[in-house]
Amino acid sequence: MRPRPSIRVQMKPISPKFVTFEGIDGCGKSTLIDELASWLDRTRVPYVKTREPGGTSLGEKIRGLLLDPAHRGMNRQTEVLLYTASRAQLVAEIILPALKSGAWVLADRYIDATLAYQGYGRELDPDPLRRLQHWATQALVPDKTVLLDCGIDTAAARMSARNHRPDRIEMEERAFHERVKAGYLDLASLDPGRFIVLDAEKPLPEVIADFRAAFREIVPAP
Ligand SMILES: Nc1ncnc2c1ncn2[C@@H]1O[C@H](COP(=O)(O)OP(=O)(O)O)[C@@H](O)[C@H]1O
Ligand SMILES: Cc1cn([C@H]2C[C@H](O)[C@@H](COP(=O)(O)OP(=O)(O)O)O2)c(=O)[nH]c1=O
Repeated sequence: MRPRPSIRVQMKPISPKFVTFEGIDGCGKSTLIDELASWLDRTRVPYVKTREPGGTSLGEKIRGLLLDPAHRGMNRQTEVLLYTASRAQLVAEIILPALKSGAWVLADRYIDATLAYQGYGRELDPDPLRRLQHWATQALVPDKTVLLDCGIDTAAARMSARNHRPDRIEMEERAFHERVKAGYLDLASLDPGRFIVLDAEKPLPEVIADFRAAFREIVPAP
């Protein structure tokens, strides 16, 4: 009797993905996070959404300190440490447990925000900043980072259209925001495998189409 062929079922494991969204204020991050969230809903992939600074009870208190215009004289190093403290708590309390449970994490800002805003914006030495981030986040690096590249005037117009009151960082001079925007593009060019840069000046349906094209291979089919 011929031996029966063994049936091998090839299970392709779908590993959870840590996706971060970056760009200057008002570039459209929340809008795209909602887009990816409803895509994952349709494909029945569990996910957790986070935002920084904040996302935990401790982090939301730190957010209050960081964004309050009353703290305009905040020291640059203090600013770095507060953003990083909020992030350390978020990683330990929310992001790592979510990834471990098999959920995706969709993060509104992460390490690159500190490198762009405090490194380029505040003109701080990037080396200690990077070392601090590595330590504080337990070396957790995103799988993909979506950078929404958008002009300062466009982003400002979008924010004022929704009657947004500027916070302490948004009140910074234009040159600061120019450095942040250029800094983000620099960071993306240093890590092209992780970054997906989208032209966020385009009308929203086009940005969404570009985003979907970039993520077609990453989001599992339903
Ligand atoms: N490509 C786009 N074109 C026009 N308006 C946009 C675009 N992307 C986002 N918006 C709008 O701009 C505003 C800011 O977007 P949002 O996603 O909240 O930005 P962020 O989270 O980066 O601050 C929202 O009212 C949103 O609907
Ligand atoms: C996470 C992070 C944010 N920021 C800034 C960017 C924003 O101006 C502000 C966060 O405010 P937020 O209201 O969350 O802005 P947005 O919705 O546009 O992301 O903090 C830093 O300067 N460094 C950081 O590490």
